[in-house]
Amino acid sequence: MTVTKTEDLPDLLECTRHKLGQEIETKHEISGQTVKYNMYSSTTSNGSYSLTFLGKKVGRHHAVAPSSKQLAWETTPRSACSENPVVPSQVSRIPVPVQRVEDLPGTVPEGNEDRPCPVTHNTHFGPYGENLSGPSESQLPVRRDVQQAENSEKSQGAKIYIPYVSAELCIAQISKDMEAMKKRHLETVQELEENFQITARESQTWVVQRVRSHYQNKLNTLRKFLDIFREKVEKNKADWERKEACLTVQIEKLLEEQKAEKERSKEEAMQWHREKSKMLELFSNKFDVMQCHQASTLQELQMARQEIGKVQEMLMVSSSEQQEVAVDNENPGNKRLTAQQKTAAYNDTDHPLEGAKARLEELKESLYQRERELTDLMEAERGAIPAVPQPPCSILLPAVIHKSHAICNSVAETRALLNQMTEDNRVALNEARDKLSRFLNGKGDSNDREKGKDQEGSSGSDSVLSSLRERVREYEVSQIALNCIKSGESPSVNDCEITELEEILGKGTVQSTGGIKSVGQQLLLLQDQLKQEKEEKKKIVESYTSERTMRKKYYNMVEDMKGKIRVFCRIRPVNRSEAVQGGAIVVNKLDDYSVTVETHRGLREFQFDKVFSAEASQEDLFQDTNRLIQSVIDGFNVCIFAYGQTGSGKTFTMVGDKDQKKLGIMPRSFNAMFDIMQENSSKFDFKVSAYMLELYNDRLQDLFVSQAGEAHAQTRPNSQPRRVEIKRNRKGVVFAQGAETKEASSAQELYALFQQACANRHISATKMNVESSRSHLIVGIMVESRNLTNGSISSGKLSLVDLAGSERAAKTGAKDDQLKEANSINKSLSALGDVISALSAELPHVPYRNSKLTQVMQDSLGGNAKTLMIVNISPTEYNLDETLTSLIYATRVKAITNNAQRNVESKEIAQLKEVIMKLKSGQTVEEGDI
Ligand SMILES: Nc1ncnc2c1ncn2[C@@H]1O[C@H](COP(=O)(O)OP(=O)(O)OP(=O)(O)O)[C@@H](O)[C@H]1O
Repeated sequence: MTVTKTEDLPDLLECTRHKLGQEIETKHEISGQTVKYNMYSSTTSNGSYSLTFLGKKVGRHHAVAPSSKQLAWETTPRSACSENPVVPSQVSRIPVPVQRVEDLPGTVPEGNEDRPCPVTHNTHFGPYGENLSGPSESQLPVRRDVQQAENSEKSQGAKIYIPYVSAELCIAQISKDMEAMKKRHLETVQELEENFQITARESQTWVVQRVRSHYQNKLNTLRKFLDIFREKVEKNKADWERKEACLTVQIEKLLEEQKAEKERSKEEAMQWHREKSKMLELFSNKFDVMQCHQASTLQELQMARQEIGKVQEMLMVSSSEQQEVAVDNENPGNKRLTAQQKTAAYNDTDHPLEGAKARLEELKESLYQRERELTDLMEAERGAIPAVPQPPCSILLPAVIHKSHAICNSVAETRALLNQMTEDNRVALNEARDKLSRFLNGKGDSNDREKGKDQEGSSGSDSVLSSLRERVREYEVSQIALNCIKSGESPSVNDCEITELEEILGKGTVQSTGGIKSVGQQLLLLQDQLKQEKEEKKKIVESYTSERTMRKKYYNMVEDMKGKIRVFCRIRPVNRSEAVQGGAIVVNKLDDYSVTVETHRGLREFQFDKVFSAEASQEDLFQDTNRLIQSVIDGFNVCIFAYGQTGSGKTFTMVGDKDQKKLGIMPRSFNAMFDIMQENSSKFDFKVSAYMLELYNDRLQDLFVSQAGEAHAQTRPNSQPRRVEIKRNRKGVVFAQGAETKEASSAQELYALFQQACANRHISATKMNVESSRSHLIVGIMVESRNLTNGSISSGKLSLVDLAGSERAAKTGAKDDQLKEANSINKSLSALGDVISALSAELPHVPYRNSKLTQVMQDSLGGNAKTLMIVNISPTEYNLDETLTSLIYATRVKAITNNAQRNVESKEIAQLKEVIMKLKSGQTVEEGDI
């Protein structure tokens, strides 16, 4: 028999009269513990029965005579029970009121047939063992007597027996008392509970207030910090800007100076070239004249030679005749006439000889004259041709020297060649110097010897001297240049060269103070200065950029906290067709948060939550997206969508490349989601389901159902065309009614479903993209997580949207069906643009209903979701207009504020919802379900 309530105890006692030996259980109402009572017969020798509960013998009844109806209870004295003491909590469950036997009607003295029960206690025990024997009306009058009975019991050591009738009355009384006691207990308990609830509520409110004020204080402090930081940043920014402006002015000045210097050098070099060509012209003219002179001189010389030959012949003839005359003088007779004739002839021949001699002398003189003329002419030419201005060594720009030096250092052959050149030059220089010194010595001697010699001779030797000096100088300059190249140092000039340089470069251009004398050094100095300034500027720019980056980061964080839509910008690499067209790159990533576009009107800068350059990997992008996946598990609605013109990389970003080697956000999200769920599997129970749709030609299609399957299903009689419609629940969360939802228990399973869906998507080639998406892809993943500790259920939804790209038919070459698709895409995107504009301008009416796309995205744009937009852009000039449009839209999206709330329900609400669902579906609800 099981007794669950205290009020059942009298019944129990009644029952025990008949059902001795049974085990009885009772449950304490408050603690809920169960206590066992054993009622069994201990002996039959005298026909009595014991009453035992809590394993303790607490009473005995006697069956005096089987025929007799009188059964008497005998309770075990408390002292006997205490051998094995009962713990209060156990005692509490059995309030045993016992009355004095004498006071009960029908008490029979010891020895009587009806043996009364000995009464040892007059105590009630409360739920916690306390003495609850309050002022029971039935008991109060007997207290004194009980005392007396106890005393007499003590004195007699005899047991008192209660006749059954009295026991029955006693039991009735007990039950009454117990009733009253129970009532009191319940009241106390209720009171306690109420007190407890009030205290708990108060303490909870107090704690909440404390926590709130604590965080409010913290927030205020943080705000103050932020303000201070902002002020600091502003101040720093202003400082840096001022410094930057100063430096820019300085740099500009230096650049101008450098430019002017370069111009002057250029001018000088040009002047030098002009002079040189003029000189060359003059020289060649004079050379021509000299050649003519020389030719005529040679002619005359030939003539003179011929004449000398004639004279010599004549001389030969005259000498032979003289010999004949001498022979004739030895034979005088017939030789007189002949002698006379010969003398005459001799006399005749003597005259021409002298003439010839004179002629010879004449020729000689003329030759000398010619030679002198020629020499004079040559000397005059040499003197008249001004020395071609040698480029001053300082004009050898340090940069050239450094470059040559670097080449020499790195190329061994060049080094060897340079050494060879230096050696050759050194030998040539020594020779030239020797020649010069020899000439100078010789000239000194001849000057000593031929002092007062004529001016002509002196001027000739001067010109030779100057040419020798010039040669020496040439070799010296070469030597300096070669040494400079070897050492890598800049050439320097001496004082006299400074004046020379100043003549060339203009007064004041060459400084001679402070040891700075060469233009090269000056240039070097300027370059060093410029380098320093540049480095300083770089540092300033770097620190300014980092400050700006930090500022933007914190700004974005604040915006994020406000619930603003986050926008990432991704620049795609230049593709093959753009490279073939040679399109210039006009889009550049300025820093992690800014992108610049070179428009026809100048440079435009756009700010986003993050900017990814063409080099950024899929992993880089996902790193910053990962956080949102945790939010889905936590019970938020999250939407990630890619926006941009056709071929800008939306599908690449969301889905990945064709070979699925560079996975996009979608497959990565699946993995991340299941990874997080795996980590939390001990605390939560997760359920993942998904639907995948495409919006093609303004019609929503379930991608889990292939077109062929759909067509086949519709051939069946009475088949209804499947319609997917966009609905919103009470919380404003969008769901696709009519779309098949499939459950997935792993990332692989979900990915397989995704691939199955992608296979059904509309894709075709256009001029802009070989795999152009002709529809918007919408993937919805619902995650339900049940908290195993408190039973609460949170449900998050991840919407992944790969929009089709806006396109111009002229560029994509779309015709027929493709043109229709393009029109539908552009129409839906234009509706999306209208929604974005309305939301960013905070207009009272937002035209969500204008397109199915905007309906699908209603909760993601200005609704209950955390939203991330990735704007994909092309980097080249060819797509400049589309890029600008995309960036302007993305900037507007950044201004939209969402109101994301966690979708969580307590265990009870979840249970009730389940019941409602069951009822709705016609299932039976059991009592245990509620
Ligand atoms: N960041 C990137 N790195 C490497 N390749 C890229 C990148 N972005 C895009 N691509 C390549 O550019 C081509 C076009 O990209 P994608 O198909 O993703 O463009 P889309 O914006 O989805 O175009 P549509 O709107 O026409 O579908 C693809 O071959 C893709 O692999």
